[in-house]
Amino acid sequence: MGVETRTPHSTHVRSLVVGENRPLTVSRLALVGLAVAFLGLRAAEVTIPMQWQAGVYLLGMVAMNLPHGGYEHFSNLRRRGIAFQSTYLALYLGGIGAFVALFFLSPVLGLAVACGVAVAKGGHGGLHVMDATTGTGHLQSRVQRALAAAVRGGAVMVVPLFAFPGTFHTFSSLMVGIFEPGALGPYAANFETTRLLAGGGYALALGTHLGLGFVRRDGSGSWVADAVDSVLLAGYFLVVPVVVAVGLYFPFWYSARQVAREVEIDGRDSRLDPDESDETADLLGFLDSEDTRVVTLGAWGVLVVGSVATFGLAALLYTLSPNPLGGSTLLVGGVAFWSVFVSIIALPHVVVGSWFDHDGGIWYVP
Ligand SMILES: CC1=C(/C=C/C(C)=C/C=C/C(C)=C/C=O)C(C)(C)CCC1
Repeated sequence: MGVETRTPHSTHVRSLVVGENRPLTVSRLALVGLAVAFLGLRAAEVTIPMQWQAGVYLLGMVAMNLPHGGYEHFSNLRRRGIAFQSTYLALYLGGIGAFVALFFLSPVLGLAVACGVAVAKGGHGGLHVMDATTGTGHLQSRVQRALAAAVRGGAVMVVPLFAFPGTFHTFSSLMVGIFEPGALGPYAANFETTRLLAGGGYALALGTHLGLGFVRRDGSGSWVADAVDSVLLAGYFLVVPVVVAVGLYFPFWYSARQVAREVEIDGRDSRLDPDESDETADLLGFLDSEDTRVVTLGAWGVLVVGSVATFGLAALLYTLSPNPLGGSTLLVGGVAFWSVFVSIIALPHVVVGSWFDHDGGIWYVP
């Protein structure tokens, strides 16, 4: 079935190389640089201790990725009216509550959903970035768009499951062990089969996606940009050790690319046009003040409230969990705990912040 596709509005092949949209170029260079550096380390037979890898993950995911997640909601909720803002917040908190309950009731299912959230966020987030930046003229059906999202998102979890099975299994056990130590045990026997099926399935999906896109390319350069990014993502997760790879992917690829999307839609964001808002009451109305001090301090206040709420939720989960660090050290157990927590807050990020919010959403493209 055909769907509306967006045509690019700049010379995409040029932007691929010299970077008309700087954040887009920065994200590509960051991944290439990291992949080359880790290939070099591997050639020199240097291994990075897991404690260090865990430190890098926490730096990337807590200090760098989290503030961008907060900003995404902040920017999305501006000028949307109090009724919408309240519903959004209520659904968001409901989503968090439901996912916490799932982890307590069935930690293995919780782990599967957590991995699915990372795939959905990277995949669908990436698709919208493409819509806004390099274009998606070569994606001419819903199936192709779904495949594009699956390939981009799948790189984040499926490729590392194939490439780093030992680490993947260790951290999966730790994450499940936060709620029920040993609960992953019965599934261990099928791990190698799952790994091979997942790796083979991913390679097939990537090949099909690239092939279909090539056949339907529209001369705009969008297929080239998509192919380069898809292969780059798969290669990055194939060579960079999974904990470092995931920890740096979210700030240096996901967040940087959402900035790239915003750069493209800047000034064309009809969602933020006060004349189109049918409601005057707005929880964030003070951000439209004429006084720049009110705007600056108001923005700071919103981010502080968001930060306190987020870390408060993390502290609550830590307190409620029977085994918050999965029985491991502070840094390694911290990676497991943070991965569970960030997935819990990222589920409504995707479901409420994007899928419920058809007209706007965190990945808005006009
Ligand atoms: C299973 C597994 C992992 C899971 C990470 C997850 C599930 C991260 C989710 C991140 C999200 C949702 C970020 C949103 O901004 C690790 C720690 C990489 C180690 C390897 C095994």
